[in-house]
Amino acid sequence: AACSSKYVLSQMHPMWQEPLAIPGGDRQSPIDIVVRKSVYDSELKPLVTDYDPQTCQQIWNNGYSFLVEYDDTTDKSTVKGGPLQDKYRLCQFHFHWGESNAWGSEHTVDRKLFSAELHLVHWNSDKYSLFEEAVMEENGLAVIGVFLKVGKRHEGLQKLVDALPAIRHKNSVVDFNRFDPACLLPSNTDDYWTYHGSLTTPPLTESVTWMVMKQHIEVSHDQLAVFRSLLFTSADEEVQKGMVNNFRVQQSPCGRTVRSSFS
Ligand SMILES: N/C(=N\S(N)(=O)=O)N1CCCC1
Ligand SMILES: [Zn+2]
Repeated sequence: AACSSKYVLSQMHPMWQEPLAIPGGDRQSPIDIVVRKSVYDSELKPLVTDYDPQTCQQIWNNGYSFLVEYDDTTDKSTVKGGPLQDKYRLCQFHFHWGESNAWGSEHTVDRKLFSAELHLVHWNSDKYSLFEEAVMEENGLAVIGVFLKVGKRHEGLQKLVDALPAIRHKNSVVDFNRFDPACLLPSNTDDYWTYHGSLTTPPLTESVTWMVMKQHIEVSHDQLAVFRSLLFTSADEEVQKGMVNNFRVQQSPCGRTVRSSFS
């Protein structure tokens, strides 16, 4: 199995080639969450998020997704509780989506694909002083994953959707202030699955405590269509490529147990 070797099969991926060797390589993300194999852990506490909309700084297209970046020089926007021993600082959030509503998420639940997936990326500010430091450490990062389903329009998301045409091309950036990412969380954040995994894009480091929300949020077809109007390519490139299917292929669980905060 891929777990025993230090090498993973090189899976072609439109955006980037899976590296042949990944440090460790036995706790990669994303994975399929097999509900009946997940283990209820009554010790898991509710997640405590405390986000300050004033720390929102900019939104930009990094050629793989679009990121909303937060000022992470102080502990103003944080997550703690849940499976976490420490306090983690929000540095950015971004999404993954498909070219069709039929797929697009990175994690799946009993193989069920969602149309998109939100990732709120935090780093351990109790133990480290910079994201770049934390990204290399076992307990360095905490990412909250939220599934998106196409349905009713998400009012809070619209402010973000309206900013996307200004960052159509790779490396474009615009100021973006006072956005409260809490509006993107489902009403119930007490029910989640958690497991130890990795970043799903390079550097793929195995430093992430994943907390995947059981409850999804709904966005409209039109809102998701604007995500798909973004481009992977910068303005000066001859061939423009639509930013779709920016998700990683699923990785082997390698014997990992996914815990649930609910029975
Ligand atoms: N892959 C990532 N996040 S993710 N998709 O694993 O949440 N990142 C790469 C550098 C900063 C965050
Ligand atoms: Zn992500």
